[in-house]
Amino acid sequence: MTVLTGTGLHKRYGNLHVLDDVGFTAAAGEAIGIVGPNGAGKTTLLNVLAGSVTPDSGTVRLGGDDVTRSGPQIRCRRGIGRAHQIPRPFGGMTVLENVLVGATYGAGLRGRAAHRHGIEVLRRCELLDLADRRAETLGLLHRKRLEMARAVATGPRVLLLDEIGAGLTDAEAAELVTTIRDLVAAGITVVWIEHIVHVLLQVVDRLICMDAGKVIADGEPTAVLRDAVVVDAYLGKGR
Ligand SMILES: Nc1ncnc2c1ncn2[C@@H]1O[C@H](COP(=O)(O)OP(=O)(O)OP(=O)(O)O)[C@@H](O)[C@H]1O
Repeated sequence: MTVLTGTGLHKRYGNLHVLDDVGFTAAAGEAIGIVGPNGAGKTTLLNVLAGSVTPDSGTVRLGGDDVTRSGPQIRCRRGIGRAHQIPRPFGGMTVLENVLVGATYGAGLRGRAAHRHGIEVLRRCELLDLADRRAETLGLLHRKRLEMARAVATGPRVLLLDEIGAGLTDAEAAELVTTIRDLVAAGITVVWIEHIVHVLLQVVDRLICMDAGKVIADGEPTAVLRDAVVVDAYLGKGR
């Protein structure tokens, strides 16, 4: 069953054709990686799927409904969660309070139900021990975890992750892999932009490669990485 679809997506900034007839589908429970050189249009695609950028043309469908003109808050309530590349927690709030924002405004929970849900999300995202810590005191790994936990707290069908591994050590990224795998196993569809390909490959069952606003490959990860067009555009001819 398809949960999220983008069809014929175009986005221009001035003369720059950032999305050039991009098509995208995600089936329920899939884990999809998106790779490509800097400036390929990956984050713009995520923005268009999440609703923070409106495409010039094309449609986005969530579970069959056209959400192209719906803003990010509406899409969030309807099941698209998003973790940004640079985590921006509410610094003066505790870790639990941050997650409760997602539970309240995204999942529509109140009172004890929101609290119970928030605790469960912190457990799944391995932040329970830090529930009462002020978010501004967290190190990068825990900030990344909190960025993801806030999105998970909204109760997403689809979780969009933008370079969640960036800036982490290999050991830290490996810890995140375990958490993301658990989310996929729990039935959440994950769409993950990441430059650290070996980390991505531990989670995803499909890989999309973008270059200059176009999808240049989409399929089984090892096949995509061997594709001559992908090697040329992204991995370098020397490999
Ligand atoms: N709001 C904007 N206004 C003008 N240009 C933009 C805007 N957003 C993105 N761009 C440009 O569009 C191109 C694609 O950007 P995007 O962030 O989608 O690429 P990316 O593949 O995610 O790159 P990276 O891997 O470096 O994050 C870049 O050249 C970027 O400078």
